[in-house]
Amino acid sequence: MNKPYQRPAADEPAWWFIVAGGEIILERGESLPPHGILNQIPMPDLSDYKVVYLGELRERNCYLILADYGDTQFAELGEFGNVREILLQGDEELFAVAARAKQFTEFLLTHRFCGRCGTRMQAVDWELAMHCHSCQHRCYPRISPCIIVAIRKGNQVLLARGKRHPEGLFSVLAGFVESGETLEQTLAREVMEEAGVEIKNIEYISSQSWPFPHSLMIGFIAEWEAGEIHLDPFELEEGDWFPIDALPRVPPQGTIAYKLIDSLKRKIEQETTGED
Ligand SMILES: NC(=O)C1=CN([C@@H]2O[C@H](COP(=O)(O)OP(=O)(O)OC[C@H]3O[C@@H](n4cnc5c(N)ncnc54)[C@H](O)[C@@H]3O)[C@@H](O)[C@H]2O)C=CC1
Ligand SMILES: [Mg+2]
Ligand SMILES: [Zn+2]
Repeated sequence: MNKPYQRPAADEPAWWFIVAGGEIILERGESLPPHGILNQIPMPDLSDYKVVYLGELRERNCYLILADYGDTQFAELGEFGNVREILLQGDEELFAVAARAKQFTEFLLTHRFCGRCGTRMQAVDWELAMHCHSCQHRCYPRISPCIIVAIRKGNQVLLARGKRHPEGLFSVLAGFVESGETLEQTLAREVMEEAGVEIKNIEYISSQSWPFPHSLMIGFIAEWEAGEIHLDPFELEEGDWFPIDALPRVPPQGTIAYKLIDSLKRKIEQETTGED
């Protein structure tokens, strides 16, 4: 594996991910090209910038440049956009690298001083970590595991609208894993806290990096077991059981919420038609 701060050779064809202020430079005006974000060779003079190795994408190395928002010499190369746009493009390979670029940036900007003794931390050169040479404390990029679950009751699915969701947009329940919990305990706790119901027959479906700022969504489907819906008024504006063939607006294709709801839909259709 390349060292984290290894720079590409001058003539090496590479993909450049430029992140500033939590946003990423996308090629001007293009819907995300299949060939990556920016592949200008040669790039502007990078000697003043921290360049971080991100890994490979379509046989090329990817590098992250930490820029300042609106940095003129980069602003000419493209325009700042949101990593969410890449997520919704459905290009999972590209999204994985962009999500890493955003989270590496978040990590390096938020771990400049030691959380234990306050000394300025230093990057180590063999892995992406920040080290305190005074008390030997070491930090790695933070990842917050988070369950997300589509719950069915017969042919209905439990959907709710969170405080941050616009009017009319409903999603499945989600919540951060708390220290000491297993995923099963988080599922039971979050669903009880947010909706007041008990679930059973939990089935893992898939996961998704959610770099806002550093969640890892772990996706499940489950069945209602007991209880009437009582929504947590601090978290949720509204919510109910919705017929799987008459859903309100839900998160778009490309999000794990969409994938979980779609998994339930297929399961119910299979049972209804009896076809596998
Ligand atoms: N991919 C998708 O379709 C969906 C993604 N999500 C994401 O899942 C995550 C969790 O969803 P919520 O219902 O908001 O979580 P939640 O139900 O655990 O409540 C959020 C609360 O958790 C606390 N919190 C914030 N960051 C935390 C962290 N890193 N670790 C522990 N606690 C933290 C804060 O008090 C925050 O108000 C969010 O990042 C959200 O964007 C939520 C729904 C759909
Ligand atoms: Mg929640
Ligand atoms: Zn320290």
